[in-house]
Amino acid sequence: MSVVKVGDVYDVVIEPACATRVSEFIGNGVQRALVVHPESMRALGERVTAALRDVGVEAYAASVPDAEPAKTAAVAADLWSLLGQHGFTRTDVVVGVGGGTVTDLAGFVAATWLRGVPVIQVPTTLLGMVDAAVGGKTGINTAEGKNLVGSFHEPRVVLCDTDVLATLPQADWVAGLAEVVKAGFIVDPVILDLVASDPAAAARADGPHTVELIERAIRVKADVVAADLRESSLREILNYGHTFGHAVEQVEQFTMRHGEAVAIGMVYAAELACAAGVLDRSLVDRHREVLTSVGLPTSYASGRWAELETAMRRDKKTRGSMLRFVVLEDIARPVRLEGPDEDWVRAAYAAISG
Ligand SMILES: NC(=O)c1ccc[n+]([C@@H]2O[C@H](COP(=O)([O-])OP(=O)(O)OC[C@H]3O[C@@H](n4cnc5c(N)ncnc54)[C@H](O)[C@@H]3O)[C@@H](O)[C@H]2O)c1
Ligand SMILES: O=C(O)C(=O)C[C@@H](O)[C@H](O)[C@H](O)COP(=O)(O)O
Ligand SMILES: [Zn+2]
Repeated sequence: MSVVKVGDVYDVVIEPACATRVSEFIGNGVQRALVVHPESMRALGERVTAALRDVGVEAYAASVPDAEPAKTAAVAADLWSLLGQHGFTRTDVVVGVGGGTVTDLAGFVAATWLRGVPVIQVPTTLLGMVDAAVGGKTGINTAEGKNLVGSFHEPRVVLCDTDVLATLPQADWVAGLAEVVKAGFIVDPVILDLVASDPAAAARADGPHTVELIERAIRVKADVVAADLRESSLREILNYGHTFGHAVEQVEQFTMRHGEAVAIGMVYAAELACAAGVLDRSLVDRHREVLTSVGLPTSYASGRWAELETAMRRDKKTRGSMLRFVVLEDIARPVRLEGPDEDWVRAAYAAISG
């Protein structure tokens, strides 16, 4: 078993078959559990529910819509109703079993029920394991944008059961690699070297470096989050590629995979940094090479610049009317670019639209 500590706040456990050992990690005094899962993970959701019942917990499984449609106020309201009907108290728990959409939703419902009950996260996608389930950011989307309603709510524990990755569709594996590569660009260049050494292997869940890539990316996230739980400063680096990426997701009405949008967003950020004169052109090319090598998109031609710009202004890093981006000066040297020149912002869009 490998454990990555998020400071002294909670552990991220990485181990085959750990999902159904949830009762070992649930904590004392829990009488009830709500196990939230998408339909695609019904079997695992029911096995987690059964494992909790085996130790005397009154456990209920709740199926939610697949992917981004799970992250809505209506779905959250249905889960609040279930918690109310079953009399959940502050010593009971919510368990999120699924990809990042489900862990974001389950965390948000736990954060808001009775103003906060514990959540245990059981991510079942690569992206969920290396990023979404770790760090305590929870939330849902609104018509106006991505993750606009949410809360910071740290999980009690994160259980990364690597066995479940065997059934993950290839496109979702590759989408998760975007956040792995992000961790490489912002903090840990060894990740980029591992991917570059054999991109075809990195693009497979059973590749030789899979466990190392997962552990390294989780460590990047855990260390950054532990240093800045509430995103007062340093944590913003985890948002690399997300200012433009979230805008693309919104313009695409949340039908594009988050990881794919973040890949495009990182190339946008690299082009922006280059236009601003802080990043060398060769490192912009490196973004395209690494991302393309594993099958991620690096361009986006929607012709909908005005909508993208409006969406970027709703990014949580924006202050007043000033757009703020995370960009790189070099690999593993992230910095803020505040109030960039309008010409640079448009030039970066032109560069990725081609
Ligand atoms: N809170 C955070 O810090 C944070 C960080 C990164 C991303 N996110 C959020 O995470 C979401 C994206 O997460 P995602 O990429 O995991 O997408 P997702 O939750 O939509 O899962 C992708 C697809 O895989 C299916 N699936 C999940 N596990 C499976 C398995 N083991 N086998 C077969 N199918 C499986 C799901 O049903 C879904 O269709 C976005 O909403 C994003 O905003 C949050
Ligand atoms: O944990 C963080 O902090 C991140 O920014 C990680 C991102 O990968 C993630 O997509 C996050 O949900 C984006 O946060 P938001 O604050 O821009 O909604
Ligand atoms: Zn992300």
